[in-house]
Amino acid sequence: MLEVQELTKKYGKNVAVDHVSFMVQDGQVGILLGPNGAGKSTIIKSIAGLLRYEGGVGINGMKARSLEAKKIFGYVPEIPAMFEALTVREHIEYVKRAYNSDITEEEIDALLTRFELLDKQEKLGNELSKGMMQKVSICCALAIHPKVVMLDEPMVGLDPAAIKELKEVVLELKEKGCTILISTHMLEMVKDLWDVMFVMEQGKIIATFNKNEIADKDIEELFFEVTEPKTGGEEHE
Ligand SMILES: Nc1ncnc2c1ncn2[C@@H]1O[C@H](COP(=O)(O)OP(=O)(O)OP(=O)(O)O)[C@@H](O)[C@H]1O
Repeated sequence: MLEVQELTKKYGKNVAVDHVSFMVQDGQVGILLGPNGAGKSTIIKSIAGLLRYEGGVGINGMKARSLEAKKIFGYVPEIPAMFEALTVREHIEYVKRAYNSDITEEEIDALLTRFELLDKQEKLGNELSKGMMQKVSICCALAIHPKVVMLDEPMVGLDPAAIKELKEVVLELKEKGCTILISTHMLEMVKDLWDVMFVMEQGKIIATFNKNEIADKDIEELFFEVTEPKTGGEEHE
C-alpha cells in the first residue's frame, strides 16, 4: 500500500505540489495523470526520497524514508541513471546484493530475455541507448521483488515490444498483490492497466476516479471532462 498525506513541495516560491493526499491499495495500479508541469515527477521524486518535502509518505505502513520501506520499494525514474563501468547484468547483480534480494540467476535470465537484453548483458552502461537504459532500469526495480513499484513516465523511449512486455509485467505484479504507481501523460498506454486515477493540475489533484465506479467510460473521456471545461470555456467566451 502506498499512502501520501498532505504532500507539499516548494521550489523557492513556486509551490509545485500543494497539500496532495492519495492512497493506492495492495494489488492496485494507480495512475498519476496531468499536463506538463502539473507536479507528477515532483510527487514521484518526493515519494522516492529524492526531494525534501512537507507531509508524509507511507509504504506498506512504514515511513518511506525507513530502510525497511526502501527494501520493498522499486523505482523507475523518468531519466535512467546507469553506472558507466558496469555491464547490463552487473547492474542487476549489484541491485540484488544491495537489497539482499532472493532473485535467482534463472530469474535474471528470464527478466533479461523478456526485455530483449540477454544478448546485450555484457554491454557497459555507457554503451546503451536510451531505451536500453530504461529497460535495465525496469529490470533493476523488478530484481528486488518489490511490494510497491513506482514508474515515472515508463513508456517514453521504449519500443512497442518493450511497452507490451512492461504492461504485462505491471499486470503480473498486480496479480501478486503489489502496489503500483505510474506517472504519465500518455493516456493510451495505461488504458488497460489502471484501477485508480488521480488527475493533477497545477500541483493539486483535481479529480480521482476508481475504475469500478465509472461504468464503461473511457479514460480519455474522464480526463478531458475534468481538464477541458476551463480552457474550452475561456476560448468561447
Ligand atoms: N528542480 C526544480 N527546480 C525548480 N522548479 C522545478 C524543479 N523541478 C520542477 N520544477 C517546477 O515544479 C513544477 C512541477 O514540475 P514537475 O516536473 O513535477 O511536473 P510534471 O507533471 O512531472 O511535468 P512533465 O509531464 O513535464 O514531466 C513545474 O512548475 C516545474 O517548473
